[in-house]
Amino acid sequence: MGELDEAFVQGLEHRAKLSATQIERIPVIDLSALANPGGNIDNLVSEIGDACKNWGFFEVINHGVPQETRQKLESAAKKFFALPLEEKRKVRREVKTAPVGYYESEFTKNVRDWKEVFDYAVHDPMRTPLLPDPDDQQISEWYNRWPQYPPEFREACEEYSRELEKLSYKLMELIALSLGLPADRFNSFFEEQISFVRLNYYPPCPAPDLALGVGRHKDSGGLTILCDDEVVGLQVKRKSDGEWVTVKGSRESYIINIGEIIQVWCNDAYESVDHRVMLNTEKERFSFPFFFDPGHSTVVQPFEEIISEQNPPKYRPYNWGKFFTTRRLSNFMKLNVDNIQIGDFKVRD
Ligand SMILES: O=C(O)CCC(=O)C(=O)O
Ligand SMILES: [Fe+2]
Repeated sequence: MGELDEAFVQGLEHRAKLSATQIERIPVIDLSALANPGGNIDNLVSEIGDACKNWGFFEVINHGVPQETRQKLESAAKKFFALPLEEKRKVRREVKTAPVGYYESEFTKNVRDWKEVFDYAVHDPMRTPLLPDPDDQQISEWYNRWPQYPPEFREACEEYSRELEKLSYKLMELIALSLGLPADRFNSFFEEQISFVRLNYYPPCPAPDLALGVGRHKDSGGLTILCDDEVVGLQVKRKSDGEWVTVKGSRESYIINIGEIIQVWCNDAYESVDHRVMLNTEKERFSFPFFFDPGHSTVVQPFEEIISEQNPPKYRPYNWGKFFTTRRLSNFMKLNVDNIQIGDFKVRD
């Protein structure tokens, strides 16, 4: 990506401390009990509940996603990002006409990220509002844009998203149970899901003390399942003390984090946690988040079964599609306003 210009430089308080490379363990949850239908999953449900409450981040093992599916995606993604820029730009995202595809100039909170990405929808066409304006009713249908090279790319991506979608439903069921809700309580919101997979490529960076691969943020959707590689990078703002700690999965695990929609649905019983990506001067890094996001027409608000006189709703209802479109447009370019966030819908005392 060449030189590091000013657009990449993080404010002083947001830069990574490169000396803090010790890896912090997040809860590891073994999902093997799910492979045994009718078996007892009470322990699993309570472990998930504790991890969601205390960390908002956890690792899963024995998750049922074939290792080969992951390897195929890793190999295809590496081949794609190694292509010349002109080739990758043939499937470049465009602000008005194509929100999925390749992009090398994303902003998080108005600072440019040191990364390249390729996004694809889990189900296409993906239906989202065209414009953020609350009164505009136009809905766009977005189709995935597949590169010609490597030839196996599309199939590897589609197989990966099919498997990860299955895992997402399993995790959402466990989270619902952990909140005392019926296992299928979340499912209907995902019938017209706008889930997507992002392939992240972080090239080595000449100034990892100044820039980040992804600036601090919370994932705005339902749930994120992250596949990361050998190179460390992910940092999480630890809930217990607000410190930024470095987190790492393994080849056998996926890292899960709660998105802002679950936080609103459960009225802050579980919180979505800030995270960011630290860079280094020598090694490239890849990561593949799967964002499990409900349909655009979902009105997000605390569930009736959860709120009560003692636990009044902490958020006003908002339209997820409009939220998504507003955030999407803000990630394309530097703006003079802050990004939309669930805090904007918080009920003030
Ligand atoms: O690369 C990572 O480890 C995390 C990426 C991430 O947080 C994101 O793309 O939303
Ligand atoms: Fe994220």
